[in-house]
Amino acid sequence: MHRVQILSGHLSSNSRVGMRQCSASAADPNDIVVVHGLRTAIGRAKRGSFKDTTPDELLSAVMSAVLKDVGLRPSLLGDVCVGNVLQPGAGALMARVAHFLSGFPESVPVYTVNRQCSSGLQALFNIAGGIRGGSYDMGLACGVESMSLRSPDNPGDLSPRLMDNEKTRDCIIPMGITSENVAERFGITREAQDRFALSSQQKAAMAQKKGLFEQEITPVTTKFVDENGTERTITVTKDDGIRPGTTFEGLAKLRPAFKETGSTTAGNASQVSDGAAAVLIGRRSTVEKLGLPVFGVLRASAVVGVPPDVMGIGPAYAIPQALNQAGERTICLGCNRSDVCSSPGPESPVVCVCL
Ligand SMILES: CC(=O)SCCNC(=O)CCNC(=O)[C@H](O)C(C)(C)COP(=O)(O)OP(=O)(O)OC[C@H]1O[C@@H](n2cnc3c(N)ncnc32)[C@H](O)[C@@H]1OP(=O)(O)O
Repeated sequence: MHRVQILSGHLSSNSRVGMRQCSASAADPNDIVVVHGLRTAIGRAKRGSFKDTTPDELLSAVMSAVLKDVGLRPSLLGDVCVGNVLQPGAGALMARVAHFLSGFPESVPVYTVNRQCSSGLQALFNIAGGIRGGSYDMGLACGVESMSLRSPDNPGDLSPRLMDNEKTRDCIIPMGITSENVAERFGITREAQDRFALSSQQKAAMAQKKGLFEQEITPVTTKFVDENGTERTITVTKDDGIRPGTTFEGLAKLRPAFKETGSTTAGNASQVSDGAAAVLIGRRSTVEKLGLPVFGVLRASAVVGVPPDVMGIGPAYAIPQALNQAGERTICLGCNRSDVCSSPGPESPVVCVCL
């Protein structure tokens, strides 16, 4: 109960900046604290709002908006790390271009990191590691992907022995088939997937209707070429993929997308998307000296390798490891309601999950 009280103290609502002020009493000046974070709306790849927007523009929109919201000069950043999977060429060019488009000085370094679907999260923990190691006090962690303008199709040059080894062969299985493998291996029925998809759509639609996403989405003004080939300027403020009219019956009618006898459909798969996000973090003592808000505290992180043919199960192994590292301390996975927080037992840390 005590830990739940500490947690709910982290979650009192306020303005957009620092809307969840962290008031944990056991504050350490070396805590790595989250100051502010923003994302673009999430666009539907190839057909959605950002189909004609380059990733450097998406990234620049969030990089500049986060610093502008809190009034921090970019020159005070010790490092910027950008998670990105589909990196053309030598990787970091897109991030450095975004960096200059945002008006950041050249003295602030930037680099990219690729840990597949968790690249943005890895960027956050890389920046936290730099602060913890004493290299700098403030840093910006970002993630960006344009699935519209980049292609995952070319795997590059790989060993001719690729197909001789079961594990290396599994590394080139398409994501949709890994979803089918997880469903088969863990007995997740089509009905269970459709029910989860329905509940996810309903929660997203409710949050959108209530304007809850407005706190985290920065509007992006960009070009959009319509079906007649006419270029228009649009300002994107809302996620494309939310379908408030979704019903269980409608989902049940959709055909499997990857395998004749499969259960993954366009309605229960994760959408192929375009978007970007940025999070400003820093050492608590510096953040407080600069008069910046404290949104939360980063306590622990963990990465765990899993078989490539069921790669989607990664979080089920990494989350318990992160909780073990955190021990008795609180981990908040991004929720703004204390009534969904639970204390699993006296030996476990409090986990606050965004439902
Ligand atoms: C950064 C990243 O994005 S990486 C992660 C990307 N995710 C993956 O790779 C996971 C695998 N997912 C996929 O490959 C794709 O989502 C696919 C192939 C399953 C489906 O892709 P798309 O065909 O583009 O899906 P799309 O959203 O356009 O839906 C197709 C149709 O399904 C139907 N449909 C989709 N969602 C619903 C729903 N909730 N209710 C009812 N019908 C629906 C609609 O008829 C829709 O057509 P419409 O948009 O014209 O109405």
